[in-house]
Amino acid sequence: MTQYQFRDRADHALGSGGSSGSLVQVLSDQNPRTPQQSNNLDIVGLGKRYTSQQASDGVLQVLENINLNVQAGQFVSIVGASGCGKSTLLRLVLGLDSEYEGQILIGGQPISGTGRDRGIVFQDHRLFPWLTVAQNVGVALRNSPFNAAQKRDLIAEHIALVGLEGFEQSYPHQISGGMAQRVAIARGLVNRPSMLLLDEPLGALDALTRSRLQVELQRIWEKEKITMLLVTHDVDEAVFLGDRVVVMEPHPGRIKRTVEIDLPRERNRSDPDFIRLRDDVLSDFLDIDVNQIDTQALNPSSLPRSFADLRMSW
Ligand SMILES: Nc1ncnc2c1ncn2[C@@H]1O[C@H](COP(=O)(O)OP(=O)(O)OP(=O)(O)O)[C@@H](O)[C@H]1O
Repeated sequence: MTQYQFRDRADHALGSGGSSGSLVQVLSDQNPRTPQQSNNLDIVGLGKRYTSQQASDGVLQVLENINLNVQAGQFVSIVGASGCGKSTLLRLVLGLDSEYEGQILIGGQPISGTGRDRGIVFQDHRLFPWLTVAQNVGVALRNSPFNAAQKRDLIAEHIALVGLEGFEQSYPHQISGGMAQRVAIARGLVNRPSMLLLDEPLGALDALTRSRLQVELQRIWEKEKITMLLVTHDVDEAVFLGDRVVVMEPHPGRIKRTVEIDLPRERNRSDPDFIRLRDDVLSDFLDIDVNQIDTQALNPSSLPRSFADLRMSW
């Protein structure tokens, strides 16, 4: 589907005579999501400490010397054991917390708080139950410079982008969990950010909905050409979506290894190269060599296929 067809569908979905495709075109031209070098993310020597009773000395070093460069338009997956600081890392990149060591630079400039250039999607959709789908998406535009007509077009465009035309006036209790998460993705994108931060966004969904939304997420990423940073517990998902998978280790949270996923998209989960890369990430993650496991000694019916179906849940 072309951009223009998307826009046509968006206009149709709103059912408003005043919603013009040309206005959406103007908005897109003014603020395209074309990757630009100026939107590269550079994390340099990042450290984060919390005052916490978890630590004997009262100070918990959650992140230590994180160095990560993400080119504009890349899809980077981040995996690691529970508590290794993945969500903390996203919170810092989002700009929710300004107390850290090191630097977080976007386009070479230190970030300063939150900004419309970064959107976020959480595991729980966090929709307001008393607002409709369209209003929930529009919440993110509250402090934006767009006028009412522009906001209406942006909302329609992004509801169409996530495939929810016809549900604009539905309330969260009237849609499924997968649809609610689509609304959250639309809300994360409606300001036309250059970067979308995804904190285990599909973690609460059933397996079928989850794999469908993985494909959707990839389609959206390819269409919007923005940077995506995905935190996930699911190694399969990380390899399916990422240009790179960053494996973190805990206590304190550090980058253990980065694995390049140089496979054509859409990736085939039963392709031997996919399985090899997934097993590679997984063994690194678990600190084991999957080839050394004596699978004969285990009940084959209870085993995933060469870790192919394994979902990590920490
Ligand atoms: N505001 C806070 N004050 C004190 N400690 C915190 C705070 N936020 C997080 N932590 C601690 O920091 C560590 C990292 O938390 P974080 O949520 O970033 O990990 P995570 O890797 O995302 O975990 P999970 O995979 O379980 O979501 C944990 O030990 C957590 O208890």
